[in-house]
This record gives sequence, C-alpha cells and structure tokens, in this order.
Amino acid sequence: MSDTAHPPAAAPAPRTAAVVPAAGRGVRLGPGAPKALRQLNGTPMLVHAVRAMARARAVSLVVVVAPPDGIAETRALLDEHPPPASVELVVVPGGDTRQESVRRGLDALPEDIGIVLVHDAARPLVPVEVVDSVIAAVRDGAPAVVPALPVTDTVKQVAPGGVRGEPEPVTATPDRSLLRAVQTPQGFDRRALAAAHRRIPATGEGATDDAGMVERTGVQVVLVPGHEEAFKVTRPLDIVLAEAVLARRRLTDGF
Ligand SMILES: Nc1ccn([C@@H]2O[C@H](COP(=O)(O)OP(=O)(O)OP(=O)(O)O)[C@@H](O)[C@H]2O)c(=O)n1
Ligand SMILES: C[C@](O)(CO)[C@H](O)COP(=O)(O)O
Repeated sequence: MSDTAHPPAAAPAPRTAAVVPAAGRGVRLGPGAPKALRQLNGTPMLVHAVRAMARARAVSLVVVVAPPDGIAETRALLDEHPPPASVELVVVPGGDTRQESVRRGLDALPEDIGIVLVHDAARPLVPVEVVDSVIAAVRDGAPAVVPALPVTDTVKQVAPGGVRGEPEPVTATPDRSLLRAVQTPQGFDRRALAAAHRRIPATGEGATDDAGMVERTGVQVVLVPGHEEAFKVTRPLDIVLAEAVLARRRLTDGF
C-alpha cells in the first residue's frame, strides 16, 4: 500500500428504529383505560416507554402501535410529551394480538431501517444501558438479541388441560440454571424479523415474543443481560413498584 492510500471507509451502521406495541387492553391490570395510556406518577406509561427508547443515541425513529380506538388520544399524549427533535415519531393502529400489532409497526418502517427493536409499552422503565447493549449485539452481527435475567423462582411444569381451581399434578421440574426470563427491547436484523412475521400467522403459533417467532424460522437467538427495572407492568402491584422506581430515580438521577 502506498503512503497516500487509505483503507476503505467502514460502512455506516444501519439505521435503528424502535417499534413500541401499545395496543393491549391491560385486562390483568383491571378495568380502566388501555394499559399503555394509564399514568405512572402523572405521566402515561407509553410516554415513559417512548422516552426509554429515545434515550438510546442510535434510535432515530419510534413507531408507536396504538389501541385502534385510541389513536387520537395517543397522538395528543405524545404531542404533549414529545421525544427529542432528533427522534421521529409515527403512530399506527394496532391489531387483535401482540404479533399483529408488531407486524403493523413493521409495515410502517421506511426502507432505510436496518435494525429494529421491539419494545413493550408495558416495560416503561427499561434502563438505556440495556437498550444500548441490545443494539450493540445486533450491530456486531447477531440477527436476534434478547435481554434476559436468570429465573429466581423454581418453575414446575404441569399437564395441559388442568381444571381451574383444582390442584394440578406436576409433570416435571426443569433445571432452573438453564432457564431465563426474557424482557424487551428485543433487537433484530430487520430482514430476520420481517421474514418471521411474514411466515408465521398473527396468532404467533404459540410464540409469546418476537424472538420466539424468529426462533421458529431457524434463526439463532442470543441473550444479553436484562435488568430488574425492565419488568413488565402486568398486575396492579406492578404499578406500585413502577411508581416507587420512578420516585427513587427522581431523587437520585433527577428524572
Ligand atoms: N393486541 C395487542 C396486545 C398487546 N399489545 C402490547 O404488547 C405488550 C405486551 O403485552 P401485555 O403486557 O400482555 O399487555 P396487554 O395485552 O395489554 O395485557 P393483558 O394481557 O393483561 O390484557 C403491551 O405493551 C401491549 O400494549 C399490543 O400492542 N397489541
Ligand atoms: C414480549 C414479552 O414481554 C417477553 O417477556 C412477553 O412475552 C409478553 O407477554 P404478554 O403475555 O403479552 O404480556
């Protein structure tokens, strides 16, 4: 190589978007507004979740998948609490299942998006370090990356078809050291995730997360460390915990 020759410039990292499914009702939380629109310390859960995505420097687009009967309300909330100007925001209507809602979010992505995060609005407190480490692992070449934590309870397997209210016979006790509880954001090479959503019906064929759909297409999924504050707000006690975490952050971090 001559003194004047330069090595080829590295290709720019593909653009990253976050799809935030927020169209669920929140049945397990009890009666009220759709879960993502309920407040945590005075701010809607969805706004916390969008902010959590926007905190990651790599994220330049957030697609919110809103309750179909709450599009106007969702837009109004996000207009009132906008993400930084560097982050574009799009709102689309969701579907009957989480998988259908995510598919609708994927359909709204522009061509130049190469990496997609899928993040539950119901995990409003995920720290930015988790988001960054998921993106970094996809940039390093993993097609599907999931934050996860070791399981702390012992888990029992039961036979299908148990009768509600009746004692359930246990069929197995899986080795807990080999189990992980998975969180979001889950990060994907866009083509791998889109292919899974094209091939697998909106019911998800039993998959309860996007990585589960991608697994069914034979793609290797890998795990990175999750965080206990990335828990999913599912039941009423989770609201108490989320508000306590927010109050502690306000004292220690000022936000
Ligand atoms: N048809 C659906 C169902 C769920 N979700 C989203 O998927 C995430 C994870 O779902 P979950 O926690 O189960 O939320 P809900 O479906 O709202 O809860 P529930 O099952 O208690 O009704 C949530 O952010 C939820 O808004 C969605 O976008 N569209
Ligand atoms: C995607 C998910 O949050 C990973 O843990 C979870 O599978 C969603 O499950 P839900 O029953 O739709 O809350």
